Amino acid sequence: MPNSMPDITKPALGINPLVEQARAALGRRNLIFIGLMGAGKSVIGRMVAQQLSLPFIDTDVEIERVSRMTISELFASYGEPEFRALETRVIERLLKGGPRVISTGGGAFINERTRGVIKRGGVSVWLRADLDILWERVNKRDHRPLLKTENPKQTLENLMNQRYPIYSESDLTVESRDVRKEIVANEVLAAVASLGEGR
Ligand SMILES: Nc1ncnc2c1ncn2[C@@H]1O[C@H](COP(=O)(O)OP(=O)(O)O)[C@@H](O)[C@H]1O
Ligand SMILES: O=C(O)C1=C[C@@H](OP(=O)(O)O)[C@@H](O)[C@H](O)C1
Ligand SMILES: [Mg+2]
Repeated sequence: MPNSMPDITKPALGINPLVEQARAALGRRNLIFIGLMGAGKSVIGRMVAQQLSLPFIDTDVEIERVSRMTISELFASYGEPEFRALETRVIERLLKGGPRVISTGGGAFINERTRGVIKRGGVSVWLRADLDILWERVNKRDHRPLLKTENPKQTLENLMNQRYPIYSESDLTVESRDVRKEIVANEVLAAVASLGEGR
């Protein structure tokens, strides 16, 4: 073989075998991130989409685009019920156009109708995190209307107590710990890849 020809029998440096396995296990299905505010749905979702070479959409960004308002403005002007109705419609539409990686807002899976749509629309992955980790991440920013309370850490804890039993209905769970984002993204790939085992 001439020197200039690459040896395709050897994997190139940097190729992650989990990517191929996860892609095969996912097939034509959407991958949907769920979990509480600060879990890393938006950040990790984008990284995983890039690795899987799938389009990425954050539902909050899409809601802001179609409404031409920020999430805070939507809550303030129309209230949470209207926001949830819009969220359901946006997620329903996005799931139909897949396969995609979709990061939802923390309340999406809690809404019964949206939860049904997500369950039917692809593979859901819950990014689970402990209170102190979530708090550390969310308290640096103030764009989350549900946390504009007297004691936002307590609010977050209340939401954890209400929501974790429901998030646990997801297809997959990955712990979003205090480690590099690449590690969490890789664990998501491994979890998706595990769906294909024994097929
Ligand atoms: N290991 C990690 N995994 C996920 N997010 C992390 C991690 N370390 C720091 N962060 C940060 O946490 C913040 C919250 O992430 P974000 O994706 O907005 O969460 P969500 O969409 O679930 O509310 C971001 O600023 C992100 O960079
Ligand atoms: O938990 C919630 O109900 C919400 C989470 C937010 O998204 P993130 O989870 O991406 O912060 C956003 O959708 C809105 O502020 C409501
Ligand atoms: Mg987000």
